[in-house]
Amino acid sequence: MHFAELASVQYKTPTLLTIGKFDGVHQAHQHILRRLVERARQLDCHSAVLTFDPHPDEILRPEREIRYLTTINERAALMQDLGIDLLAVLPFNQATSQLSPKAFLQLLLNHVPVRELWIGPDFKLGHRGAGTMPVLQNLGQELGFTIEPIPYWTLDDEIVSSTAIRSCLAAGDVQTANHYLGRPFSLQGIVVPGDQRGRKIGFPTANVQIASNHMLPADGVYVCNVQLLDDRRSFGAVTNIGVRPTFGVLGRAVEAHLFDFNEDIYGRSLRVSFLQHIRGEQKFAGIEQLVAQIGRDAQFAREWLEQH
Ligand SMILES: Cc1cc2nc3c(=O)[nH]c(=O)nc-3n(C[C@H](O)[C@H](O)[C@H](O)COP(=O)(O)O)c2cc1C
Ligand SMILES: Nc1ncnc2c1ncn2[C@@H]1O[C@H](COP(=O)(O)OP(=O)(O)OP(=O)(O)O)[C@@H](O)[C@H]1O
Repeated sequence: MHFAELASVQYKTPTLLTIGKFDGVHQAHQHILRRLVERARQLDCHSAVLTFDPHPDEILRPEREIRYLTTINERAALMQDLGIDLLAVLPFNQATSQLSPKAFLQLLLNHVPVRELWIGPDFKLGHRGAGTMPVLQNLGQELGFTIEPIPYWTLDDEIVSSTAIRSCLAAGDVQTANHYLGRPFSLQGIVVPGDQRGRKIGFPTANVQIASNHMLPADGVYVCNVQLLDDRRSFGAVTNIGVRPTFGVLGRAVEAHLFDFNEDIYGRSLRVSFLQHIRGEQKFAGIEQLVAQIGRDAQFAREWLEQH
């Protein structure tokens, strides 16, 4: 797959293209992208996605403090796995947010020879969302491509969206989030030093550094799978997300206790995949009570992993 900023793309092959944020590359996205790839192959065209980074809400609705489900690199890897030929990224900023629908499409056509533009339900393009479906259809005729409307895609009668997945995660409901994503929600980051308290209490944890604008599941304890990204080994784990109120309120941390593992992994990259919520984070009266509860959490997680 070719993955680059739109400005540096000079595509020659006729292309079927869809535009969107695609944060999460969830099941509805996957459904669209698979169909796009399939039809492109039938027509001897290439399949492409134009996406935005940063997310348009960072410019248009900064008060929402968007939390990403996926980094742009994760989105690229997922799209590559689906067979997409080109992922072009448009840096979303004040200038690009002001483009009229026509100027936006002309900019796109300068870099990619679009033959079909696939547009999802409610999709609007350009300054103040002026590029609605009828507007885009007229522009397509003028500029020489067709607009293909994408119908709503639902799962168990629910409309799958990035926003819905963020709400599930904020409520600690990783099961529904994972169902919508079509894979476990995961966080990737490097292991940074903690306060070395975990080792003393018998549950050493890998503290995983996550960008502050990345979505985290609700504070609490989860059954997880942890993969070391350099050597690809995987381990069962129990992970705490939170501010560790038992010790006074500290900064929010993501810390995973890996089962049957005892190695120094500071500086290594991990992917923590969230499989099951166990409980919310609690303030315990003392360390003894906390340690006893972590023991029960670990036991629960081991049994859950054995059964699934
Ligand atoms: C499975 C698990 C559950 C935890 N649950 C809580 C909790 O409910 N409340 C709390 O204050 N800390 C909780 N902790 C966090 C511990 O306080 C933390 O691991 C310990 O302070 C080590 O911190 P350090 O890595 O900064 O040394 C939990 C940790 C683990 C691994
Ligand atoms: N459930 C769905 N059914 C059909 N098309 C969808 C669905 N969800 C998203 N799309 C389409 O996929 C493309 C990219 O979606 P985008 O990431 O912008 O939307 P989203 O997942 O609904 O996110 P948000 O919740 O931020 O609106 C758009 O064309 C959008 O209309």
